[in-house]
Amino acid sequence: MQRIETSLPGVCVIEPKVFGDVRGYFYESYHRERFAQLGIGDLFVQDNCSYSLGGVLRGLHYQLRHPQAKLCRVAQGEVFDVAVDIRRGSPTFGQWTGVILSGENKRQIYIPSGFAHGFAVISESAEFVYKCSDFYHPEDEQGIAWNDPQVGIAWPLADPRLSEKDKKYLFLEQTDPALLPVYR
Ligand SMILES: Cc1cn([C@H]2C[C@H](O)[C@@H](COP(=O)(O)OP(=O)(O)O[C@H]3O[C@@H](C)C(=O)[C@@H](O)[C@H]3O)O2)c(=O)[nH]c1=O
Repeated sequence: MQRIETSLPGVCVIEPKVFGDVRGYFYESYHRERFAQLGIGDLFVQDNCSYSLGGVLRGLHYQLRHPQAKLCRVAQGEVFDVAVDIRRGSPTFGQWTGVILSGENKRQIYIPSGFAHGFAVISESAEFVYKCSDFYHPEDEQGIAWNDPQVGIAWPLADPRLSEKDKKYLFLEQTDPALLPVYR
């Protein structure tokens, strides 16, 4: 298992050790000690799974008062997964990083709290599974628009299918600063 850094300090990719044999394959998708050795020491309290059709984009989401670090992977299919640094005062404020996660590459992305997260499905469908370091608090849900030109994410989809909620989020610079996390 190895940790690969991204352009955003704190956001990293974990590449598992995959054991293949005539039956198929095996890998550890999470191991508390080994992940802690790679700098991911969060206590994860919730596991989520979403299934999406190709062309769907979910995001960009975060929780403000109940921030969630996330450890994400794709069980089936392929997505372009994105983290955006939205922490006020951060040296990398407004910057994004994107990685391909797929059932095939078995990569995981670790996104610390304070980042907005989203993904676009680039296969026919995708099953997306992730661990969160805090519980879901619907009243605390926040988001920024996926297509903020100043953030400039190079999404592989031009006209994605969005939830009604995700259509309403504002660009980062239009967002009330009080609704953005603070860099510590
Ligand atoms: C996220 C979440 C949703 N739900 C419910 C609320 C709603 O009825 C239904 C679908 O919710 P949403 O439309 O918010 O699901 P979705 O758009 O998939 O939201 C997720 O997007 C990705 C990008 C993230 O990073 C996650 O943290 C989460 O925000 O599931 C829960 O019960 N628990 C949860 O933890």
